[in-house]
Amino acid sequence: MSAHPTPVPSFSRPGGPLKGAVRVPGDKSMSHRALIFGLLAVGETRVQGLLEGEDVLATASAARALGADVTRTGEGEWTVRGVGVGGLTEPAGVLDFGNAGTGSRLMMGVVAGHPVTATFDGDASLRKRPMRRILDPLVQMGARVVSEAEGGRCPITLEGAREAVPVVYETPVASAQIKSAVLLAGLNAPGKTTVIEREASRDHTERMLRHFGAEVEVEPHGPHGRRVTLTGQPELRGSHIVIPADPSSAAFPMVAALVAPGSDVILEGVMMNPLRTGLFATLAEMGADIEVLARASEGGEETADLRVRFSRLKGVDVPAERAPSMIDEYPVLAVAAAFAEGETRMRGLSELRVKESDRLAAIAGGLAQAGVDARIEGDDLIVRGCAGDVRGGGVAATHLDHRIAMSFLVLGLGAREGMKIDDAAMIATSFPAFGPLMAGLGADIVMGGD
Ligand SMILES: O=C(O)C1=C[C@@H](OP(=O)(O)O)[C@@H](O)[C@H](O)C1
Ligand SMILES: C=C(OP(=O)(O)O)C(=O)O
Repeated sequence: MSAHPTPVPSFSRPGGPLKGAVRVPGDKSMSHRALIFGLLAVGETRVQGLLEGEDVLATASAARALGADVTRTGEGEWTVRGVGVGGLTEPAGVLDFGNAGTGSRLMMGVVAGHPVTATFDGDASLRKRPMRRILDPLVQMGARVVSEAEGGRCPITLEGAREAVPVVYETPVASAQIKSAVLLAGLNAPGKTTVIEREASRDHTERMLRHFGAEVEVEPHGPHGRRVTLTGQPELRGSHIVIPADPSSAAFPMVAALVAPGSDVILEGVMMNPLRTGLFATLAEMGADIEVLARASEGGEETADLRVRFSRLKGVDVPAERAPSMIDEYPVLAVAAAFAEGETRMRGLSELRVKESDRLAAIAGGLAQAGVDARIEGDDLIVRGCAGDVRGGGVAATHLDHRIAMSFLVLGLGAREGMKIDDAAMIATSFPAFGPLMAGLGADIVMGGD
């Protein structure tokens, strides 16, 4: 199991309006995938704008252990010399994915399709996360689970298929990680591998598969779902990938600007993939002043500069169908809801229980510390807004979860008594520059101060 850094208790407090223009780091989902497709391609892949967070660095190490030559050539600039589909090397040691669900689960798919054996492990948070959802389809495709911790958890030793078998697999929950693991295993299977999802999840794997030269068909399935079919054993060719700014990271300065009076902030080059922008739509319904300034296209994705100004928000009802397009944004949406007038009900959040922490419990616990009334009813989270007057003042327990940590630091920027968190160390998994970037906007956040 990977050791944890010493906890970094931290706090934030109101310090005037946030002002300025910033670009948050590259998208985490695309960064993992750029390295993984680089590993599976023949020739050189050049990546620009890679997120250099701990989660992605763990994927880079795993790609090296599986045979790729991975080099950092500049800030966010990396090259990967791949081994080609079918060409993986058996790793010498344990693949340590730290805190990263995406990296570990996608690499399980890669290993499952190749005749190699690998052990997957991570930190105390990753060791709690359910992996049966990934292992079940991979076993159907010919992989074998050599060993696992209780309940299908890491550490897991997975023996890949001698000859992977293509499948038609319907995912039990909307999950891009399950979909991607099956498609990645299907890359080295002869014939067509199909994944059916009842609710469409983020489609970066499908887009990048095409970009690297694979044949992928996407058809609608029911009112909200998709049927994705990959033709196996393509020759993936090394490629050039430009990674736009991560909308899930942009969410933090965005909500900070909405709740700190007088703020006026520009977020540059944010990826606007419609399967990722549920938060922006929800905040707009709440009355947020978010203006799309300039649209462009980067790395095959639409991007936009967004101007965000302090706003008086009102509570809304967020439908369950929207959850896949904003699944990582509920902690910070709950913070926005705490500042709104009236109640916000967020429906259908069972998946939040199996993220880096039980996010439903972590959000409710942190809000209670801040004097905000929040309750969980079944899979719904209901936050009673304080109409701009949040007390703050307590200590939010972050449970090794970067998004819980950043969300409560954002809350403190608009709360009367500010807010403390027990540990900011995990922020480095997805947004290492969070502290300096927020300080650059004028936020009063003290990392490592209690
Ligand atoms: O595929 C991805 O890059 C991700 C998918 C989502 O997880 P699920 O597939 O479990 O919904 C999301 O929560 C995670 O941060 C990134
Ligand atoms: C859920 C997340 O990531 P992962 O599943 O990759 O750990 C996240 O970043 O919020």
